[in-house]
Amino acid sequence: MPLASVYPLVSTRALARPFTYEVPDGVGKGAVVAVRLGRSSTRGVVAEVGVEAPSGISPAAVGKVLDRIPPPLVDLALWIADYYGSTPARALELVAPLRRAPRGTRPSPAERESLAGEPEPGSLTGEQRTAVARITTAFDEGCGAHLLLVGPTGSGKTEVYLQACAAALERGLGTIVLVPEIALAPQTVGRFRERFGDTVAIMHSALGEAERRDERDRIASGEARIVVGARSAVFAPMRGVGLIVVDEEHDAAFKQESDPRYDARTVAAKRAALEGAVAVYGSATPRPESWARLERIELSVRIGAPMPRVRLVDLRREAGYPLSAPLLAELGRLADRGGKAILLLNRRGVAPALHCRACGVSRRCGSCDVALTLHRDGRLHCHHCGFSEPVPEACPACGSSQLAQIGAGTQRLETELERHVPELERIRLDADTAAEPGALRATIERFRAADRAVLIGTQMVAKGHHFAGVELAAVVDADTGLALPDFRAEERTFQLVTQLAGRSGRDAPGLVLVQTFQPEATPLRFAQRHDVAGFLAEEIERRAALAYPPLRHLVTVVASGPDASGPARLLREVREGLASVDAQVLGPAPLLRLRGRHRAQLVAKTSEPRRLARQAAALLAAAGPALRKSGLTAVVDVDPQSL
Ligand SMILES: Nc1ncnc2c1ncn2[C@@H]1O[C@H](COP(=O)(O)OP(=O)(O)OP(=O)(O)O)[C@@H](O)[C@H]1O
Ligand SMILES: [Zn+2]
Repeated sequence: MPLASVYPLVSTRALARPFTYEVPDGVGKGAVVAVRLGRSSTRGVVAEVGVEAPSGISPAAVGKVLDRIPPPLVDLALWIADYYGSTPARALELVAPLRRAPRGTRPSPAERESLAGEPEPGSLTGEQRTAVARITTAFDEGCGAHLLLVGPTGSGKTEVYLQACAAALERGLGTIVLVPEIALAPQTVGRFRERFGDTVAIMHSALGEAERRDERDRIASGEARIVVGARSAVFAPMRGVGLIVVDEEHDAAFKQESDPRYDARTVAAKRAALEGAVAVYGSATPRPESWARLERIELSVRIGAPMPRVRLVDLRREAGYPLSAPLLAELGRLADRGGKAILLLNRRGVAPALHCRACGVSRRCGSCDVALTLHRDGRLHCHHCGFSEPVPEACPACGSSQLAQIGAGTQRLETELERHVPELERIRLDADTAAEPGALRATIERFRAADRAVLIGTQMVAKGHHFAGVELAAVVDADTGLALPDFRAEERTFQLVTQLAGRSGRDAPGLVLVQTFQPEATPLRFAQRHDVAGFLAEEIERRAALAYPPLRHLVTVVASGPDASGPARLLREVREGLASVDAQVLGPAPLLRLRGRHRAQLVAKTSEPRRLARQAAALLAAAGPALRKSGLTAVVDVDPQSL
């Protein structure tokens, strides 16, 4: 029997290497097999067949073949383990998830309406034709491509994906479409289903066990040749992938925030390269990284309606926060003649902080270094750990009863709207109202059906949905985002305003109001002119001066522990161990305490992210036993989404 190198799927770092086993003829790379490892049995993934036996060892035989994944996914997983400083086993779990056997009666399979025959547009615009042609040329040359499709909301990007997908199908190639969150993309999913019917499979975390298995089987067997899903769909067991689309490529949801901390956009690029496929990244507001690195295809105009006018409301001159006079005037007009508005405020609750007027102290969470947020349930909540306490009658620090609410959250905004424009129905969309299953959909439906309403919410309201009849959109407070101590603060603010503008005026002349104390801020000035290229040029220059991406990669090491000094001490050692890598290493700097744990962070700016991450991971692995004894933990994050 041939010998194979097999990675056992066990989490112990000491066993993070391949072992040699005998495999039956016909078992190849990508087979998921039962193996014995020491005294236990586990699953393993075959990485290579036809290897030599290590000297002095007679390899055991593998057990049953449990599954077969496409061979390129094995290479993809091993690459992820290396690039993101994880282990082969953890990365292979992503591409070869455990298949649980069906138990007893199983729920009926996912309902798949057989819809076909969505009307295609009579003709593509010239720009759309050019875009589709560029993609199909890449199919026919068979050498892959990495393309950025840039165009304002409503410029027909989705139609380009659909046409490219059809062209892939004609050539016998499959397509993977990644969206930030399935729940926020029902319209995109619907359009793929309508155009392509049953050959579309959906993959996302809310699927039940049986549904997920059914969809995986349909993909693996080749019955489904199109997959639409959230970030993990980049690991779909599809063979012959010709096209990978990443829609709304600027969205932070493509990054996984637990080990392996992979970025589905980077993984999509790697998978496309491994399979000779074409990767298309689409957005109205692309990341500076994509703008600088990818070949661009541009759609310049919105189809059917001009972009809305964007007006900056200077809060230094206008009283009445959170509802300034200009905003109230516009809302009043809607109340009179009917219509819909979307108000964006990126803070939940009534007020972001409760502050004592006498001693100046604001109530903070006992285990996290953050102010507690006042909610309408009469309690103060920690948005990090979920702790809550009743609102105190008097300041616990000095006894004064003069407690003031600072700022406004979505709940307070709702109350103010009720007072000033009671004619408008108020519909709130944030993590509090979307918590229950189905609530998100119901909220969106309510707003769609209303004819005189305001949708109030956090950034969720700026994502993806197309609502008819939205004439007014407003950013209630553009300054909170700008003030974040994050190198992406400018990028995020520009994206938020521009994406929100895209929700307005799709079928009516639209207006966007942006309330701010800093109307001269770069992202706001460019967003006002819908100048994506101008903003990105300036932003890339600013980033380059500071050696941020796209000029360099970032790698962070975050340590946490039970006392204040431990994390920083550990990171100083890590920093010394990184001296040989070409990188600028900053820190350790203290971070906010979270859930009672003290934290600190190292930030490295480097052109060798992989080498640096590998070195940091090796240092931490070597220090493992000592760390466990002192209750310290540390994680390495390559290409983090924020600092
Ligand atoms: N060539 C065309 N002719 C007529 N209508 C079109 C054409 N292409 C797209 N449309 C229509 O224009 C609207 C906007 O197109 P689409 O949704 O594809 O834009 P988009 O850029 O993907 O928008 P978003 O960024 O919001 O996802 C849709 O209603 C679509 O059906
Ligand atoms: Zn807390």
